[in-house]
Amino acid sequence: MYMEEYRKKCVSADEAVKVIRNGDWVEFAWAATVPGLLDDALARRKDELFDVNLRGGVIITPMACLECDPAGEHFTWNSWHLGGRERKMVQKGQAYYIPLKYSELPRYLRENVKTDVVAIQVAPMDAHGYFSFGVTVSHYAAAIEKARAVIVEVNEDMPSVHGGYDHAVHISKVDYVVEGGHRGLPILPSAAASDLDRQIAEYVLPEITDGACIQLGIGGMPNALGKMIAESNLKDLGVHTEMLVDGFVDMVEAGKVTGMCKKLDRGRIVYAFAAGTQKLYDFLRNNPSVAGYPVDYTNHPFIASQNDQLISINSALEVDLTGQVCSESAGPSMISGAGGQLDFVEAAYNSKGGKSFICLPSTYTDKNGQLHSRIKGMMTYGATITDTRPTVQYVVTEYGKVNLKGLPTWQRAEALISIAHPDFRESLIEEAKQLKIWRKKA
Ligand SMILES: CC(=O)SCCNC(=O)CCNC(=O)[C@H](O)C(C)(C)COP(=O)(O)OP(=O)(O)OC[C@H]1O[C@@H](n2cnc3c(N)ncnc32)[C@H](O)[C@@H]1OP(=O)(O)O
Ligand SMILES: CCCC(=O)O
Repeated sequence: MYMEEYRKKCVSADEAVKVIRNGDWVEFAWAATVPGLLDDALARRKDELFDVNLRGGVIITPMACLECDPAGEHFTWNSWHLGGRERKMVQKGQAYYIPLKYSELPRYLRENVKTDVVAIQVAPMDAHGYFSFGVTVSHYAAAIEKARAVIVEVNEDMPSVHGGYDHAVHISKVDYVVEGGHRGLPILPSAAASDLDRQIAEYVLPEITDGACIQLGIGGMPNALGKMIAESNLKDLGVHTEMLVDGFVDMVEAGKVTGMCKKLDRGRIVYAFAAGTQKLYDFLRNNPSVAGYPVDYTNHPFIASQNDQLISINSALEVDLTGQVCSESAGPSMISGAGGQLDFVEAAYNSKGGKSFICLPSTYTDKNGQLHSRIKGMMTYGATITDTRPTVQYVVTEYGKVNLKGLPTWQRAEALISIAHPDFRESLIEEAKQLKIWRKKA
């Protein structure tokens, strides 16, 4: 029934990107869903375009339109969350980070920012005229609402996914369809878990009980924990997460995930976007036990916290002695982004029986081989605060875990120094004294 409309809208990638004009803002790509043909076609238009602002994030593959214009004379890349490539570009001044509380992204797009064109990769159209957003549900529906033009690049390999709402776009809202054929999906191997990651995860595992609902963040430590959960005796777990990774499939295959104790989306795994191996992408394809939702549903603390025993596990770069957490920058130099960390820190604490864990190795070795404590008297100058101190609950290193909720500054300092690397504890006590957060012993 919708095939005629589909056919009428089919154009080549070069034809489709002609709709992009000088001065436009284009919502373009997210994680595993870079529209490769549109990217190449846009790069070919470089010399005729100026001041085109592209937006996206968590990019895991090379992109022609970023590489063809390193000086940023034609295209400016603005990232909601830096993947490794974007981090290097931002550090060289070739791209910019957009501060983000991820649950709010759809609202930014609806109410706060300009979006002229949306150019995204989607799954093939179904019999009802819908293109599933596949592995990136996140914010694409919101971006489309305000755009002057919508281009979809169809990837035959993009899994069609089940969802709650806004997990697909109808042909009637699309201006141009570019048929991409079988383009595969980029593989994001699970970050390898180190021994340290496993030691940290050992402190978190006993805090998870049967029936808990799990969110895992990005990095080696959350992956280590996912593996441990898969190998544990836990049962009847639920999943309500932002990013779906292979670790969750391992838990499902090990029979740990039933979702039967979830208050929302009972029996279903809820996610906003996914990136991982082919095993993950195959798992998602037409799987009724999985629901892709926009990120203002997955991450909104009021919504996520309705699941009891919500357990949130995220990584950080440094923590100061009062409990402020930086997870996104090394001093002023951006590493990644805030993403959904604060959303889930808040959501887990607001959930009945929920707990939030900020996990980090106690030290960091710099490029000159020098060891630094990640627990600091004061944050490194210029560091970004991802989680303010009242929001933070458990902090975990390889030396233990402490719960900061409700503690005065001196108890926070005491607790955090107890899980700092032993070589730094004395100097941290001295700093705490200087900062007047070390209680004078009677
Ligand atoms: C996804 C969800 O479901 S919800 C929310 C999750 N989102 C978040 O938590 C957002 C913020 N968190 C993050 O971005 C990540 O978890 C991080 C960055 C904190 C940790 O991720 P990991 O992959 O474990 O970090 P890793 O230790 O590999 O460090 C990343 C980079 O930062 C660098 N780095 C780490 N610490 C420091 C430091 N103190 N100073 C300078 N650079 C540092 C590392 O060298 C590495 O650089 P490289 O990739 O060029 O080698
Ligand atoms: C924004 C995507 C990833 C994250 O939350 O860290």
